[in-house]
Amino acid sequence: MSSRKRANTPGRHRHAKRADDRDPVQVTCRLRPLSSNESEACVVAIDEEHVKLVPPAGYILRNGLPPVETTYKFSAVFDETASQRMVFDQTSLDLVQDVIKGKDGLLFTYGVTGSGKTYTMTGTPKNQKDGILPHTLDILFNSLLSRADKCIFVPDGRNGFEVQPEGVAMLERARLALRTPCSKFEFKYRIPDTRAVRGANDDYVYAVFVSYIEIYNNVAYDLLETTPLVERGEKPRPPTGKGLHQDSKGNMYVDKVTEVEVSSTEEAFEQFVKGQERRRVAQTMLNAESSRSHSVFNIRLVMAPLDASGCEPVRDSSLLHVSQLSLVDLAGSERSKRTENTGDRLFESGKINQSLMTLRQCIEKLRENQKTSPDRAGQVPYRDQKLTHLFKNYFEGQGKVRMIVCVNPSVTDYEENVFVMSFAEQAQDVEIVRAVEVNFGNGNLPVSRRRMAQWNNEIESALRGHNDGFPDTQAFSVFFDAPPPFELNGPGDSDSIARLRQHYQSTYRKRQDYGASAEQKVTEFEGAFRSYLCVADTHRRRVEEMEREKAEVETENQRLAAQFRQTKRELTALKQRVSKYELAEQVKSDKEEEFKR
Ligand SMILES: Nc1ncnc2c1ncn2[C@@H]1O[C@H](COP(=O)(O)OP(=O)(O)OP(=O)(O)O)[C@@H](O)[C@H]1O
Repeated sequence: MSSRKRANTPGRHRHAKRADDRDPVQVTCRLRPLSSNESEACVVAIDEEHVKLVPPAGYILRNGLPPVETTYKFSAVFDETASQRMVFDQTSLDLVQDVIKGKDGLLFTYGVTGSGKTYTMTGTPKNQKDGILPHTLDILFNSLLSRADKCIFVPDGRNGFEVQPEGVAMLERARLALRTPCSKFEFKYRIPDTRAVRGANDDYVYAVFVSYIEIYNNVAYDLLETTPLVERGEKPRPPTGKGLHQDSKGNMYVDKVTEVEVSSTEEAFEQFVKGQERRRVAQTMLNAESSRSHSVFNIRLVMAPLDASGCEPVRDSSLLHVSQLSLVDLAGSERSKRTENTGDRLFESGKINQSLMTLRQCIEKLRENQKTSPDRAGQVPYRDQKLTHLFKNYFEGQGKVRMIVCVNPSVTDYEENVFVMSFAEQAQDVEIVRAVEVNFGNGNLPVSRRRMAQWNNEIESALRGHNDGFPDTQAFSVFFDAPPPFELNGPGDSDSIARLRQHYQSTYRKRQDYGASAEQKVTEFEGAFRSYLCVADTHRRRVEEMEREKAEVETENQRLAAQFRQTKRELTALKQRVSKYELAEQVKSDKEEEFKR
């Protein structure tokens, strides 16, 4: 029997009663497959929520004792077989819906260098392995019902947006149209996610802005800054650091950061690729390494209500609503002892560890503060590092905070993984105030302004005579002849009286006939309309039924997939036991043979 004891997850019992308006930081754990030169694993997924950290054979703690096996519980555990889409669906899909509904969200990947953080966040779109970012962009753009023309909204430099006059916006659009489109190599073989989520308001128009920031050695850099690094043969200039500021609502932002308006996944990803390129160039100049910096890709959604015409956004910046989703790829947490870093690399490691350490301290303080009364709460050291300072709003404000702990299960990462897991574990105890539903309101109209405007247009064009269903006044004249002149030649002019009587009697009959046929038509129309409504209602019910069935099938599928994975794990464990017994059996029979001889 194994001499290792199995310890319970530390801290799981610590959950105090949760306030109704708060949600914990949701932490999920993803294991990447071992690479070809790695054979032994120290992290094993037990089921959908538990993961086990097994110390490598012979590993001894500083106190001279062997460490114990530890089981950790997370919101979800994805083993090596989990697909990119599965990870996205369970960790980020609702964040996209939230941002469309006007709520903020923060998602970060955390783990040791080479544990799969970038693979999870970005993936490799050209190999159809889209990570969270391309899926997020696809679904966001598929779900926005109506988008504002470009250049109507512009960043005001103070973390807000302004509305530009249409003339200026038009000039800007013309200037943009002249721009040479970038090559879309990354997207050449990509299969986009065609799904959409509900939540976009029909009475609003939307504009999407992206920014891309790198935090390296505790300095923030703008990766989308347009100033060319090399201008007409000039010596390349190193990137300049940016300060952090607080806006009028108390939100932190990077000063004068470039925010680019994008209208498709391709355009947004083009900016991401540009940022990556700039990151590489900047890193060469700063003598840095990509995994040594934190990167923050921000997606901001600007929403403006439509004016009374139902066609144009109101030109009033005070009525704009802005929501934000930050996707953060943290630098790898690593101990310099293992990497044998020296010089610049050692300095970087120190800075990374400091920022991740401050993140840990913030989480620790937040947990402590939650347990004490507000007047005794200690100060959370956000300001100590740019990374935590920038995240302050997410922890102090409203919205969701998510963390994906990426793990390379190889035994070589055991020691780091102990730190990673314990930090991830603590993070789950922090609770964030749930974002309240944003009241978009549409002035008490039973339908959206846009729909109302469409109806008005249809009715107007019908009344103009463009629609056969709406006869105009001229059309009525064909039913009635012009009356004879109303003139009598004298008291005995019985002919004229007879003509007039005949005319009005015939008009009266025609009117009665027309009324009867109109009534008949109305009855027929009502009948047809009722049966149309009936059919539409039947279809609607059928669609609802099918949606219910689809949801049930999906749930069942997920259950079966989970069962399948569990069975697979059990089978692997059984196979390992069988081969162990076979080996023992073989050794025994070899010994017997030897003994006999
Ligand atoms: N779930 C996975 N399935 C297949 N390959 C993976 C998976 N996760 C990571 N990899 C591969 O492992 C390697 C390291 O992954 P990645 O670069 O994402 O690590 P990282 O944590 O971002 O590293 P760094 O901290 O250095 O940036 C890459 O080649 C990546 O393609």
